[in-house]
Amino acid sequence: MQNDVKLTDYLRDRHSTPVAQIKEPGPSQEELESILASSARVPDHGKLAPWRFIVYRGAVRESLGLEFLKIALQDNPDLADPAQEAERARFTRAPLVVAVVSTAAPHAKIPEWEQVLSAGAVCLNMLMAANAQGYVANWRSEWIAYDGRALTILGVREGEKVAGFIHIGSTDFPTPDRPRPQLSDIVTYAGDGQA
Ligand SMILES: Cc1cc2nc3c(=O)[nH]c(=O)nc-3n(C[C@H](O)[C@H](O)[C@H](O)COP(=O)(O)O)c2cc1C
Repeated sequence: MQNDVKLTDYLRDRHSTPVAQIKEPGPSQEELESILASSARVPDHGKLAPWRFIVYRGAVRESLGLEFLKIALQDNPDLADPAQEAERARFTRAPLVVAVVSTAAPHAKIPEWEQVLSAGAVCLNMLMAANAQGYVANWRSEWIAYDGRALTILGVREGEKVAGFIHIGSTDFPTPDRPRPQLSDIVTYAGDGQA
C-alpha cells in the first residue's frame, strides 16, 4: 500500500481491505512495534490505558484454528467441510492478527463506557498505523470474540473483552470503497447553524 499520501487525502479515502484479500507479507518486528506504539496513542480519560494487545503470528495461528474448529464441532458436530475449513483458517487468512483487548472496569471517576470507547479508538488507530507502514488491515470480531471457550484459548482474561481482532498484511487487490453516509443524514447543526 502507498504510504506517502497527504494526511487529508488519506483520511478522505481511508478504507479497510477485506480479510479475504489480505496476504503475505506482514510487518517486520520493527514495523509491528511502530504500529503497536502508534495504536496506543489514543485519547484515554484518566490515563488508565484500559486496553492491551495480544499478537498472533506464525504457527500459533494454525493451532488456534484447530482449537476454534474443536469448539465449533462441539456446538455443531455436523459442520460442513467448507465451514470446518473456515474455522481452521480463521487466523491464517492474514499474516498477523492483533487482539485489542479492552480491560475496562468500574472506576471511581472514569466511566467504564469511556474506557471502552478508548479501546475502539485504539482499533481504528491500528488500522491507520498499519496503513502508514504500507500494510492493509481489517477490524473483525467474529464469534470467537464472544465465546468464553475461545477467549480462554486466545489468552483473554476473565472480565476482559475483545474490542477487535485487527488483521494486518499486504494486498494487490484494489479495494473499491463502500457506500458512506451522507453528511446531511448524520449532522445536525444546533441553534440556527451559524458559524
Ligand atoms: C467492532 C467491529 C467488529 C467488526 N467485526 C466484523 C466481523 O466480524 N465480520 C465482518 O465481516 N466485518 C466486521 N466488521 C466490519 C469490517 O471491519 C469492515 O471491513 C469495515 O466496516 C470496513 O470499513 P472501512 O472500510 O471504513 O474501514 C467489524 C467492524 C467493527 C467496527
